[in-house]
Formats: sequence, C-alpha cells, structure tokens
Amino acid sequence: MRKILSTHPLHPRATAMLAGAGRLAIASALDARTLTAEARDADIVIVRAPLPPDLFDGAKDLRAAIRHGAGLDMIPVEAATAAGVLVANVPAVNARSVAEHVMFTALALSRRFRVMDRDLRAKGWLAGREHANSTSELAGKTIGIVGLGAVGQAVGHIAAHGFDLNVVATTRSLRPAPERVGFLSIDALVEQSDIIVLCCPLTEETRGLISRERIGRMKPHALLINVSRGPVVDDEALIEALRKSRIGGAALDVFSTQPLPPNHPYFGFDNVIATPHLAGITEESMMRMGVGAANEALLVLANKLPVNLRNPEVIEHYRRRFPAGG
Ligand SMILES: NC(=O)c1ccc[n+]([C@@H]2O[C@H](COP(=O)([O-])OP(=O)(O)OC[C@H]3O[C@@H](n4cnc5c(N)ncnc54)[C@H](O)[C@@H]3O)[C@@H](O)[C@H]2O)c1
Ligand SMILES: O=C(O)[C@H](O)COP(=O)(O)O
Repeated sequence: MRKILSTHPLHPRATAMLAGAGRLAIASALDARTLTAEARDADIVIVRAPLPPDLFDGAKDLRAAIRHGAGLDMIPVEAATAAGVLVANVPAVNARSVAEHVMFTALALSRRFRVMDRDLRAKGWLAGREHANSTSELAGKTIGIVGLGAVGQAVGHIAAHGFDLNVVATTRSLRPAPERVGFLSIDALVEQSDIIVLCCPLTEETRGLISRERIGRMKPHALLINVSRGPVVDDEALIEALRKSRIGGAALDVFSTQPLPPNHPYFGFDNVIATPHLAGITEESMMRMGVGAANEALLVLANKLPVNLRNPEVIEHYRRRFPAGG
C-alpha cells in the first residue's frame, strides 16, 4: 500500500481526497531523525516543516516532496533533485490570508492596539485612552512591498483600494506595474516607506536583505512587517533599532529560529507584534493548501507530473527511477 507521509495533519477535505490512494501517516515528530526514518518507506511527503537534505538518501520509494503552501525553503530542493524526487508547491492559495494579516498588523501597530488593550485591562479606561494621541491613520501613507508576487500583489490591492495607501514595490521582472503600484529600488523603498512589508521568498539573494544599513535608512516612525522568512532580516540590527527607538515598530510572523524561544528580546517591546508563523493560516487557506497538496499527490501517484513542479530538471532522473512516472 502507498504511504503518504505528512509532517502535519491535513484539512479533513484533503484527508478524504487521499483516503483511496494510500495510507496517510502523520509524522510522529518533526526532528530530522524521525522524519528521515518515517520517509524511508514513503511514496510522497507533504511538507510543513524543514526536511533534512539526507532524508532523500534512504527514501527509495519517494516520488515527490510537496509543500503545503508557497515557500520552498523547507525543502532542500537540490538534494531532492539529485535523488530524483519531484518537488512541488501550492502557490498563491494563502495569499489573501497573508495579506489580511499584513493589514491587520499594520492597523494594530498604527493604532497601538497592544498597549491600549493591555492598559485598559490592567490600569483602567484613562490609561488605555492615553495612547490614542500618538496613533495614526493609514490613509495617505506609503507602503513599500518587497516581493510583488501573490502575497505582495494582494497586499498592494487591499492597501491601495481599501486604505488609500500609496503603494511602492521592488521588482525584478514584473512589467508593467500593477495598477496603483510604483516601482522603486530596495534602497529607495526603505527610505521612503512608512510601512515596509517583506513578502519575498528566502533565497541566497534575500537572506539578510534588510540589513543594518537598510534598517538605518528607514524613517523614524517606519513599521516593518515580515511575513516572508526570518533570515531576510538582520535580527540583531532590528533589535538594536527597536531598543534605540530608531523605527516605529515591527510585526513579525516569521523568525530565524522557529519556534521563537520564550525569552526572546522581541517579546520585550511594546511596539512589536509577534505571531507564530500563522499569517497564511485560516480555515479557508488550510482547505485550499491541503486540497492543492492532495491534488499534486494524487497526480504523482497516478504517474503524472505535478501541476506546480518546481524542479523540472529532475524529470529525466525521476523517469529512470519510475519508468511509468510522468
Ligand atoms: N507567513 C506565512 O504564513 C507565509 C505564507 C505564504 C507565503 N509566505 C512567504 O512569502 C513568500 C512569498 O509568497 P508568494 O505566495 O507571494 O510567492 P510568489 O512566488 O508568488 O512571490 C514571490 C515574489 O518575490 C519576488 N522576489 C524574489 N526574490 C526577490 C528579491 N530579491 N527582491 C524582491 N523580490 C523578490 C519574486 O519575483 C516574486 O514576485 C513565500 O516564499 C514564503 O516565504 C509566508
Ligand atoms: O510558505 C507558505 O505558504 C507559508 O509559510 C504557509 O505554509 P504552511 O503550510 O507551512 O503553513
């Protein structure tokens, strides 16, 4: 019987789709050793936790590693390709959830929601109201989007049409600019934006993109929102900037170390919102990601290629391993 290993439980609709195709096993733990052992006899692995590169060495039946979501950084794509394993993801289907989270944190930071709510509960009405004078509207401000893909475009659309923000973005290839979006270089974007949203993938190019130097160029009231991946930001520099009130605040959904340790310096700031990598997770997006991943798995098990194949260079090697495959 075919084994589909998922690092996490899937949405019930996805589980139901896979029921006839094989045995769905949920990983018993997420450490490298357990995942490697449990992938050894798997045909498919559905991924929401980082896979170790050597997982592929002993997984002789493994046909595909399928990301439940957009970011490919949890799959060592080179190692998978070398082993003849297909890599796929489910792009765009959580973009709306992430964009709504971005706008929610932009509003929460601008309106000082955390301290108002906290002080109302702890110190009473007047203490809660005290923060209101230093809050601001979003309308008319500039939001700078780094990574104008599915998430970035959804953020830009809501920001421009829903909140009357001016939208600027970096781009590497997208032309012409979407409606109401202006293109800037990354340096101009960090200098000119009141709100900076990071929604690029983690790559060698984006690792450390928000460097000490770029944090130093931000406006003193700038808000930094990171829904990309933790290592895109220089944590030490950001913590220092927050300590010195060099920027207005930050909303961080992703971190260089996940889970974020309970005593992390980010928890010490009133003007930081920290969430545990959940911007893309809602009832709706979990259903779409799960169904998308299950669809890709069913295609592969039916000897077809996944729709969102991310390592097409693997095909020849893959077909040598599974002569009927694809
Ligand atoms: N926090 C969450 O829950 C969550 C959910 C979804 C996605 N994400 C993260 O957001 C990323 C983007 O998701 P998406 O669905 O928009 O993907 P996408 O592939 O549609 O868009 C990524 C965009 O980033 C651009 N890009 C790549 N390198 C860049 C660079 N150096 N500078 C500027 N732009 C660059 C690409 O050209 C593309 O337009 C994912 O890779 C993932 O890391 C996080
Ligand atoms: O890359 C993504 O799409 C997000 O991080 C969500 O992925 P998840 O399925 O791991 O929550």
